[in-house]
Amino acid sequence: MINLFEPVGCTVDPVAGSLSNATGRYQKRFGELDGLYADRPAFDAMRAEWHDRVVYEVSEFRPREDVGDLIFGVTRMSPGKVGDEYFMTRGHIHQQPDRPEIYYGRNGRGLMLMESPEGEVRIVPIDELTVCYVPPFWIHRSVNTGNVDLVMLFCYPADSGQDYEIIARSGGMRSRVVDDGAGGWKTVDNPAWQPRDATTIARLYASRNAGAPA
Ligand SMILES: O=P(O)(O)OC[C@H]1O[C@H](O)[C@H](O)[C@@H](O)[C@@H]1O
Ligand SMILES: [Fe+2]
Repeated sequence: MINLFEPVGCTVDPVAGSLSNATGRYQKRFGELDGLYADRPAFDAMRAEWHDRVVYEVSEFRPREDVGDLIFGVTRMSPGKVGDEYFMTRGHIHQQPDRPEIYYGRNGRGLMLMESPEGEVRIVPIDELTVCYVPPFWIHRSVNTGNVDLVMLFCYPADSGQDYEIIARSGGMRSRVVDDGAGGWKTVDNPAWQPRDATTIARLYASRNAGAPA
């Protein structure tokens, strides 16, 4: 017999960047983001003031992690820069890489930085009316390019999982999002970036529909 899950309504507070009835929350503090930004001296210089400050936080509703179910929630990210590089999330590819994701901007402005297994880069600017579709197989990271909190709703298949190592293994994402000196943003190449080899890429694509019933 199927055990039905109770329907639920959650309220998004776009100013606080929170979700009512959340089942889980986590926060990422500045001190935990060591190694994420290109400008190490700038990061170290900010440590004294920023170490315990929350750079971004997630409140989510996770009913279960069954195939076909959904996880959704709200991310709130403070405005700021390390050197000229805008605050961003760690970024990941889904553990089951063929799982997509939707983001809906609710406050502020920012962008979704995406990178394919082969290293193609795409950017979708996000404002408070933008829905961003992150297709299967794209590494994704959100960046706050504005001067207020960036708040986004997200939703993704419950069995997706997150693989953070894919970015670390390549020396970061291929592009970095920095201040253009005129109140906006631009991308610069990350000189430390290493392409993924053919075997790694093939393995990612081979996992297509890995969680689906045979
Ligand atoms: O997980 P991070 O890359 O640190 O990004 C923070 C969060 O961003 C989005 O909201 C994702 O949907 C979350 O699953 C993720 O946890
Ligand atoms: Fe994701």
